[in-house]
This record gives sequence, structure tokens and C-alpha cells, in this order.
Amino acid sequence: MGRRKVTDDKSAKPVRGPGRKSKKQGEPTFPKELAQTEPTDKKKVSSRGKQRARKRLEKDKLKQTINKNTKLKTATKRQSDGESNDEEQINGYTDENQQWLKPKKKKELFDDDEQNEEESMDEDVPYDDQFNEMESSSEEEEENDGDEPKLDIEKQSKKIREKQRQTKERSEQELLTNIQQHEKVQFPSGQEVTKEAPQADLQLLMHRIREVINVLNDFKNKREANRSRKEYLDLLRQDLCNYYSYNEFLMNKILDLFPLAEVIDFLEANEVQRPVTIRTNTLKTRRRDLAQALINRGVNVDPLDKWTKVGLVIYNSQVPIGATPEYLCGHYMLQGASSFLPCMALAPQPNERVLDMCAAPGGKATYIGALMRNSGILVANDANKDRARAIIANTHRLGLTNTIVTNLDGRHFSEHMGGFDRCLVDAPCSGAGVIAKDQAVKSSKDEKDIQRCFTAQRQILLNAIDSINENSTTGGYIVYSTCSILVEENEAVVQYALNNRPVKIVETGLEFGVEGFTNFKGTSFHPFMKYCRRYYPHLHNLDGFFVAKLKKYSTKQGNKKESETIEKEKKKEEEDDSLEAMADD
Ligand SMILES: C[S@@+](CC[C@H](N)C(=O)[O-])C[C@H]1O[C@@H](n2cnc3c(N)ncnc32)[C@H](O)[C@@H]1O
Repeated sequence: MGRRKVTDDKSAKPVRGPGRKSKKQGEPTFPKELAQTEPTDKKKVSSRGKQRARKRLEKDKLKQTINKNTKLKTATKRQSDGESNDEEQINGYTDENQQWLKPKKKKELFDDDEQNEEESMDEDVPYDDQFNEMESSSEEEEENDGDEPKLDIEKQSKKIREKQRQTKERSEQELLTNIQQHEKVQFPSGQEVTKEAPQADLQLLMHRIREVINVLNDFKNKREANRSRKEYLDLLRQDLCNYYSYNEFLMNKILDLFPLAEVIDFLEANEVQRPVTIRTNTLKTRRRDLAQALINRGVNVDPLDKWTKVGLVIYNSQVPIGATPEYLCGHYMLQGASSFLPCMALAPQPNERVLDMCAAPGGKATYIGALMRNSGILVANDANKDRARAIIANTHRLGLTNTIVTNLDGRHFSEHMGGFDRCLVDAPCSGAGVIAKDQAVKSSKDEKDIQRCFTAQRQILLNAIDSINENSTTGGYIVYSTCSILVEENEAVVQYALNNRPVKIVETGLEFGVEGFTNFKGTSFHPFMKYCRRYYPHLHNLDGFFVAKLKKYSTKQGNKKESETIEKEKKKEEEDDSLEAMADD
């Protein structure tokens, strides 16, 4: 998925000629009549005839090679689009690190698949193939190296590629001319708006998107006399859906969230992968030492940013980052930079009792454990049994000795344990902040999904609050985070907790991020909602993320009774549904 593929896209890889493998193939086999060396009674083939037959054969071979390459490319694209990721589908969750663990070409360093699979399943949604580009370019190099003289068949395929390139250039030129001719927005008929945009019209479509935004920004002066604002907005929404492959539901949410000038920036940022980052495990090493060790292995690495003392950004690597000796020894965790933020906001202290309510596969839990310097007690819980196993693997690898892993439903956790100083609720969510990682979110979410998410989020957050010791001398804090940008899953959930439990919003202590909404589409939230922090890919080059910090202030249970009545009213069916969906997230 992604932006729809423009047929004349310059970045599209040209069809490759035959690689080393085909060069190694034996002599072509000729049809019987050509191969016959003994004279036969049948008509003798002349030498020109033989030449013609040989050419025919070479042509057929060229066609076959091109077909083979095209098939291979389609398969690779499918894989990178996640279509054929059987394991992910079976497990119901995805292994963020699985691409890292894949050796580039030959088996490099350690490659203990089974172990890595468990240990490195990281965070919310799948990492796409972050080293795809690197791998494919090195493959290309490998295929083209060597001093063997080019075969005839290669020359021909080169000619074809050159011809294709020229055709592309010409059609691009034509499209640009077309765009320049359409100065004003051309309103299509109703039917034309809703039908799928033809691929070749994508550049025109983007032109129209920009023009419509231009008109909407100065509506009084630039609109067509008989056109309403709504008509322009409808056209814009439909064009954006077509161009970026979103469903209308999510596009509406995005249009509600951002000023028009920002919408394209946000959508474009979702087409680009965030930087690959790792977190130093300070229980085992120092960032400087880790960076040096990785540099020695051919990893191009730098400190992430001034707001973190443990993050490193990886520009490129000659070794699989999920299989270096340092990785296997637990010197670092593969982790998106946004995942550092809720742990920093939680600020767990040594010797405290800390709960990570939705902890699998343990990315944030292992950071919390390191911040606690392996002291006190960390309970890392997850409702999904398989995912909970990954917490165990990761805590072992990273050397945590203060951690207890539990497999309980977070909506009822306080019935089993309580009295915690701090709790992180990194809630299961729609993933609307991590579209770059999981493009399926663009078209798969609807109102019902969001409702299911926020129902579970509210229930888990209320229960997390109930698990906290409000008389804690060091804490009494709850951090709520999601990798969604939707208000329903964020500010609205926090407001629900404020209404139903004795908690207040406090500052996160995070030094950057956009303030939470205090008003949204006519709904007012608590003024302190501004202390919450929102993170966006186009502004911070991080996954879309939300972080709120709450403090439990008394034993009085607020309107607990009222909220429990509301909870009971929710259909049991809905509850079961949401647990299954979230647990299999
Ligand atoms: C966003 S992920 C957590 C990622 C994790 N904090 C990390 O950093 O590695 C949400 C997790 O919530 C779990 N979950 C879903 N429903 C739950 C529930 N009712 N109680 C506890 N955990 C739940 C899912 O299995 C999933 O692992």
C-alpha cells in the first residue's frame, strides 16, 4: 500500500536484466530440428535459418527473464506490504524486529531465529522492512559486479530499459503540460469524484488537492461563485482518500485534527519510515561504549537527540542489528524513539513498586526496569499469553532481575494486586499514530473499531488507578499512553478517568511535544489537559503518540459507583469482543 503507485514513477526500479545466475546457466537448448547434427531426410535448415531460429530463442529467453523478474518484484512488494506475512496473521500480532533479524544475504553473525523471534517482538505495530532499500541495492551490486562481458541478452534488456525510461520521461512531461493548462480547480461530476482515481491522473489529483486547499485558505476571494465551502471540502476529502489510499472515516478524523496547511505534511510523513533507533540498556553498558562497539562492527550510529541520554539512531548497518553480539547480550533494545517518552514521564524511582499494565513485548517495561536500576518490584502484565512470553525473553536478555511477569486482564487487575507506587498504561489502540509502520490502518479502521478501543482503554485506565497506592510517599502516579492520535482514544479517555476516579492531571516533565486538546469540535476537556503531550510524525519525526500523567490524590473513590453502573450497562458481548481484539492486537 502507500500512495497509489504512479505508473511513471521515477523511483520505480527498472526491470532487471539477467543476473549472475542466468549467466551461469548452461548453453541454451535448441529445438530438436536445430540440434540435430546428423543429416536427415527432412528439409535441411540453412545457416541463415539457423541464425533466425537462434535469435527467436534468445528473444523468448529475454521475455522469460523479464517475466520472472516482474513476478519476483511483485512477490517482494507484496511481502513488504505485509500481504504474505503468514506468521503475523496466525499469531495475530506482528514482530517488529523480524526484518532486522533477517540476514542481509548470507547468514551473518548469530542467527538464532527462534530465540530472536521471541525476544525482539517489540512494541505496537510492525516495523516495515527498514533495510529493504539497503538490501536490494546491495543485491543489485552483487548481481552487477564481476568483469564478465555482457551477453547479447543483457544488451537487449538494457535497450528495453532505456526505451521504457524515455517513455516515462515523455509521459511525465505531458502530464506537467496538462497540469499547467488547468489553472483553476476543475469540479468533476458527483460520480467522477467518488470513483477511484485512475493511476495516471495522480499528479493531476495532487495539483487539484493543492488548488482546493489554496481556495479554502482564501475562500472569499478564490472560490467559484456557485460553489459552497462544503463542496470544496468534499472534493478535497475524496481526492486525499484516493491519493493516499485512506478510507473516508480516518481521513475525516485527520481533517478534524489538523489545520489544512498541515494535513498534507502529516499524510506525507506517514509515507516515510521513522528513523531506526535503539535504546541503550544502562543495566549492562553505557551509550558511548555501545556506540563504539557497533561502529566497530560497521554500524553507522549517532546519539539520537538531546532529550534522551540512552537513544541511538542507526543510519545504516553492514550487520543485522537484531543479531549482533551486543544485541544478544542485551546491551540494547530495538525501540521507536516515541516509546521512550511514556517511561520518561513515569519517572520510576529505585525501590518502588511499579506496574506496567499492558507490557508485551516489554520494550517499555525493560526501560522502566533499567530506570529503577533493577531494584524494587516491577510487575509486567499483559492479557495476551503469547505476547507475555516475549516479556520474559526480553527481561532475561536485558538482565532484569526485579521483574514479575503476569498474564491478567488489565480491566480486572486490581482484583489480584494493588498498592503500586506508579503504573504505566500503554494501552492497546487503533494504531492511528503509526501508519508509516502499518499502512493497513489507513483503510481498515472504522467507528466501531475506535469505540472498541476506547471502551477497553477506559476500563484498563480506571483499573490501573485502582491498583495505585494514593498514599505512596514517592509516587502515586499513572501514565497513560497510546500510539494513536485520535482524541477519542486520548483526551476523552483521560477525561473519563477524571470524571470517575480521584485523579488530577499533572505535567509530564517531557520537554517537547504539542499540548493536549482542551477543546475539540465543541467538546471541552479539563483545562489541565494542556499538560498532556501529543507527538506527530511531521512535526517531531516520531510515531504519532500521546502521553498523559495523572496523580491519584485520595482514597475517596470519586464517582466510582456511578462509573461501575455505566460499566455494567455495557453489553457483555462488546466486552468479550474488545478483549479478544485487544489481546490479539
Ligand atoms: C501497545 S501494546 C503494549 C506495548 C508495550 N508497552 C511495549 O512497549 O512493548 C498493547 C498491549 O496491550 C495488551 N492488552 C490488550 N488488552 C489488554 C487487557 N485487557 N489487559 C492487559 N493488556 C492488554 C496487548 O496484548 C498488547 O500487548
